[in-house]
Amino acid sequence: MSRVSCIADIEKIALDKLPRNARNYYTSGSQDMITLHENQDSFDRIQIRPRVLMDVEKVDMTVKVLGETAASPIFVAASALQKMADPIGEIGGIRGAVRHGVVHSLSSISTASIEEVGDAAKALVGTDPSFRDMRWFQLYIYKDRSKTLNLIQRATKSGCKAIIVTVDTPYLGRRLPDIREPFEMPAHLSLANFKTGEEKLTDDENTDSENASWLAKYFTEEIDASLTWDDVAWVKSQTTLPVLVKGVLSAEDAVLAVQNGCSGIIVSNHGGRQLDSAPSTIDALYPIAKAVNKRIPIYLDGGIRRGTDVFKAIALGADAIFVGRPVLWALAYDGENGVNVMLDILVEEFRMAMALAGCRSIKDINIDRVMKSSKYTPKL
Ligand SMILES: Cc1cc2nc3c(=O)[nH]c(=O)nc-3n(C[C@H](O)[C@H](O)[C@H](O)COP(=O)(O)O)c2cc1C
Ligand SMILES: CCCCCCC(=O)C(=O)O
Repeated sequence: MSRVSCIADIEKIALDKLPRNARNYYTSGSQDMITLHENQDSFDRIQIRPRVLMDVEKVDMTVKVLGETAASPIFVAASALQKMADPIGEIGGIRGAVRHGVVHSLSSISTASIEEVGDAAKALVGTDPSFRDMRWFQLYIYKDRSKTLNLIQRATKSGCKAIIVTVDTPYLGRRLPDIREPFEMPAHLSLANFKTGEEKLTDDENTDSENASWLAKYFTEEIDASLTWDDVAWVKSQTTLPVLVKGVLSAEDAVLAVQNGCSGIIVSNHGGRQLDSAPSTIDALYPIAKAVNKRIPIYLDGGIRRGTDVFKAIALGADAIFVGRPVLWALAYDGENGVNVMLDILVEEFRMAMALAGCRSIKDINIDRVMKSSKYTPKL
């Protein structure tokens, strides 16, 4: 296995190894991928203002998360169909997250089931005192509410600590690679949270998919596009777990999340896969943080590829961040070991960013530690 020293190294190897079908699905953003690119580019426009002589011999990266302590603020995002990257799929991600003492979120559309992922976490968690089982479940609200309720109940029963309702996907964004080259679900894989045959995995209409991918059709048929805050209230009424909403990009919606009793928000544009031309998440973050004013935790995902990105997100108001594609690249690079390597790199980069910026603990990272780079100031 080639040595890797940063997430970009892992990505490069992964892209060479992944079959075309999986690579298209994982890499794509919607339409012209403006938001996808902005997610990473926006981080480069922010500089870190270091303070010196701050005694950074010891750096404490721990963060409080819904009443528990995570070892670092670098969490694993929910992404679908992970066994297309490596046969271990979501099990590799949960094992990496447990070992690193951080939150793992599981997609509704996973290729390992809620129970399999739960069992993998439970088998590992007692084996080392630093390991943590912090599983959150990402919920898509199906038109069929009994299907949705079944997911909520199984996530609760298996020991998940929170439900994340994804609210930015009434329809699947237009991802041109999936339209141009129809996505094919590998025959040996299934949507593991649903009974065999319950989910339609082959597409009789693949041949006429000039205008919508099979994935998009699945979404249009199955997922409820009529959601409002009443449906978030319905999810809350069905579980005792904290409920977070994922896909918030405006201060107005963040305030509504507070008013509707959400336990947190995830500032996300779905990795640039939904509304193209939506703002990058790091640009959307600060106004949201000001409006929320610490009433509920704020998490962020989208474009995080370096420890310095994590630092910038926390400085601008995030309590922690999630990584999406880096988990997929890591699985393709080297399965479960790849996830461990990827998280090790990000944690070490973040520790170094904190130390070199003069921050001994997460609470030292604040808005005074970042500034806009003049090099990137747009000329209007
Ligand atoms: C291949 C892929 C599948 C995804 N599947 C889901 C999903 O099932 N549910 C969801 O809420 N978000 C999903 N996402 C979005 C991620 O949770 C996350 O918001 C995004 O990947 C973060 O951006 P990043 O990839 O730049 O880190 C997916 C993202 C990718 C790349
Ligand atoms: C099998 C149906 C489509 C899964 C879509 C998951 C997702 O959110 C994504 O961004 O892709």
